[in-house]
Amino acid sequence: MTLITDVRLRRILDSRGNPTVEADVVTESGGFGRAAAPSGASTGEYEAVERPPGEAIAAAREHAVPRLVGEVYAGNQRDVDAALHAADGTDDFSEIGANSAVAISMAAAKAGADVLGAPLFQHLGGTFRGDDFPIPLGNVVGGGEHAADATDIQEFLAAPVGAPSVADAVFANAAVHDAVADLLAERGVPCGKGDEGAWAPSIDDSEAFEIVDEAVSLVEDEVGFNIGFGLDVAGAELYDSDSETYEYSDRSRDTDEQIAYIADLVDEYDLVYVEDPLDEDDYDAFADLTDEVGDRTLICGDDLFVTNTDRLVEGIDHGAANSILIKPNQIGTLTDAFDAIELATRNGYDSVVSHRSGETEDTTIAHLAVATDAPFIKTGTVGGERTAKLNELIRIADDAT
Ligand SMILES: C=C(OP(=O)(O)O)C(=O)O
Ligand SMILES: [Mg+2]
Repeated sequence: MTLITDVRLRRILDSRGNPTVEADVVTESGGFGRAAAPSGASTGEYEAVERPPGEAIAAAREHAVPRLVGEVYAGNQRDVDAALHAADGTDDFSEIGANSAVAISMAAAKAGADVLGAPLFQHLGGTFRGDDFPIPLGNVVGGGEHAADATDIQEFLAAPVGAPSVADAVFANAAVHDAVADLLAERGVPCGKGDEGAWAPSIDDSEAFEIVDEAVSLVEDEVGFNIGFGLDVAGAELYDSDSETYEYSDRSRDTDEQIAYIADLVDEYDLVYVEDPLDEDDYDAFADLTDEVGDRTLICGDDLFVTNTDRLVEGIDHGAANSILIKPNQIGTLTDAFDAIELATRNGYDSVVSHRSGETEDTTIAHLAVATDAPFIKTGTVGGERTAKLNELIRIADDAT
């Protein structure tokens, strides 16, 4: 029933106005799935390779489509993804492009679910998946590679860890986003938004800490549950490998100073989550920081692990973190993303399923997070391509309970 009979690929727009790859997968019995690849701006050096969409589509049509159509069942995700790897023939999807691969992988999963008449999270997670829902981490102030002339730290995140439901958490993050706007206006700071819909004011990091801390407390008082504070430092973007220092607008920090700075921030702001506090090549520095504060906050590897099980194994050996960011397009298939989550869970690491800064209306990551019982999802706070995922989470929770 789920034998793939057609795969169509096209260029569509992403949220930055750039082209990206969309895939349609059709099965023998009329099952249909459609998915689109997201795209990063602060990409990790070790990510699978995203090719220009036109090239990725041409290469996938030549190499991948013939291995799928009439050959593979969309209901068997491991076979679909093995065919994509075989068609590509490299270890980083540099032939067909991770953008073509991930779009086809996710579209096939949706086609499989369609034939089975099951929601995607149920198809992917199976009947024995747990009944927890991920806590959404919401980017409320941002800079780095996502906005010009804004904060050095890439993302200041609201983390509504005490929310009684997904919907309460989603609305709390939106309320923090709103409160930040009011506080910025009170201070006379004009600002627009960055790529992910977070406010991108021209202020320094210390002012951003003050404002987000106050906004979180105000909303916490309103909603009556605990809202934590998190960061994506995107340390690899700040790191200068020649001087071996982290370059902030107002000063440089060497690696020891960076570790001390982050550890102080964890204590001062009760941070519940810190992503990529250090450079993507520095497992040892990650391990030192995790040793210092890993008992009271999540130290999450994004550019460090790039959803790659080999890099995660290395991190586990070093004690480098206690959490991993999961971005399917960093590795190219849902199977690889699942394997990374499974390995992480077995080793006591929390998984955070994540959007990219360049997104589409695709909602696959909401289903992936629920299917795998991931404790967190990071998918923005406001903006159509972000609310697509957040609203899907609310619908999934509504349907499943
Ligand atoms: C979502 C992120 O940004 P990008 O997609 O630009 O890598 C991130 O760094 O976590
Ligand atoms: Mg990141």
